[in-house]
Amino acid sequence: MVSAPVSGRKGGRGLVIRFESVSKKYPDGTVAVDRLDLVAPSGAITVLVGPSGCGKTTSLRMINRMIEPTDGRIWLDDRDTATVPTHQLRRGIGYVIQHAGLFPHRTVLDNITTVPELLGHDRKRARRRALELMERVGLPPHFAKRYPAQLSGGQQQRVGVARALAADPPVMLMDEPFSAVDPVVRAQLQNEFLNLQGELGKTIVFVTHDIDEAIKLGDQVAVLQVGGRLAQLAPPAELLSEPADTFVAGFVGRDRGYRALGFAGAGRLPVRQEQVIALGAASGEARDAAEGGWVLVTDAAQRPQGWLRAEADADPPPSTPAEPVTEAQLNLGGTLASENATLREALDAALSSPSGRGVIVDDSGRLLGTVTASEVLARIEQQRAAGERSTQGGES
Ligand SMILES: Nc1ncnc2c1ncn2[C@@H]1O[C@H](COP(=O)(O)OP(=O)(O)OP(=O)(O)O)[C@@H](O)[C@H]1O
Repeated sequence: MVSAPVSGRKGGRGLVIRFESVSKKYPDGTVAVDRLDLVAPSGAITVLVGPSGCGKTTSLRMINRMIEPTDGRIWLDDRDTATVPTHQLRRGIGYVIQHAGLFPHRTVLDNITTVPELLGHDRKRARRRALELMERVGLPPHFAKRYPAQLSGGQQQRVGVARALAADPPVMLMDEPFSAVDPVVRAQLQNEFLNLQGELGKTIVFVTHDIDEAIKLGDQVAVLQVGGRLAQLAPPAELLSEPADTFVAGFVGRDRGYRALGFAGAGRLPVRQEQVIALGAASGEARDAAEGGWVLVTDAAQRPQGWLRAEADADPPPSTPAEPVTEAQLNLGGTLASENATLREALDAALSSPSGRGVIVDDSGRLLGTVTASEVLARIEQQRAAGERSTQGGES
């Protein structure tokens, strides 16, 4: 199956990177990359993913010629990189690596201004821009005078990203930039990185061995196999729903069917009206409104606050009918799904709700109603049947 070409983000200012039958054989005979054809579109994130030793880093470093290909060409727009002097080539290519690779004896500010100063930019302007970039990547200005060793791993990675952006290159190469930090910081860095890229629209090639990171960040994902062969290049949703072969299916993981739901809009779910009571209302009212032992409690603006167990054997025990419902009595479990939710979010809302009823809210967080897991599953079945009908229709 041929994927629709991935287009760059609106306002993207990057260059197109094109691998044309590129191979790399190391002097000891190891074939790290084997006839790779790949286009990284302008303004988009292309993720290279695959098992250890499959040639991800080698492919990445051939773009800025830290490693020279043994065969094939790599183009930046219409320029063959082999014909561009390396210092000139690298001026337009930011590079971020694991552990940030900062200069240990330079302050954060000096680390960020290194490249612009090497390029002969005005020192004052470079420092002003460095402070701006620090703010963009979430570093307070007083960190400017610190040395890398005085920062946490996550903060060092932020400096690494700011440093790579300092010369405003149209292309960024990122080699496992978020791998050395704990999962919570990692998720934060990923989210901030996506926001930043939403504004900057660089052409990014991003290496990771983590398929979840690839799926979260990539506009398109290239799965490489050991021996440096491209197993599949596709947008994340397609990779999950239509892996090209058993290697890709295995690499993408067993729960890929469930994760693919994260890319499918739930459409207009059959949302049911839910009887609610307001926080502070009399407990007696809660018991009258409860369905299946649970009642949803909202604030005055109809924004859900939590579920109240309204049965006699509830824990904590119910108040007397006249006592008001308080926040302390609420079960806060259960995620909320928005009206534009994906099927995965809607299903998660239903499965995580103590009442079994997933709460759907509008853009301002006001209650629209609830759905059950079986209603979401029915929608999944409907969409699957519609997909099959359109595939059969398309083939006939
Ligand atoms: N300088 C070198 N000389 C010989 N072989 C090398 C050299 N550098 C890398 N290789 C080999 O080339 C293959 C690809 O290495 P590469 O670092 O590109 O893989 P990778 O996918 O980035 O791996 P990892 O996820 O473990 O970092 C591996 O088999 C590696 O051992």
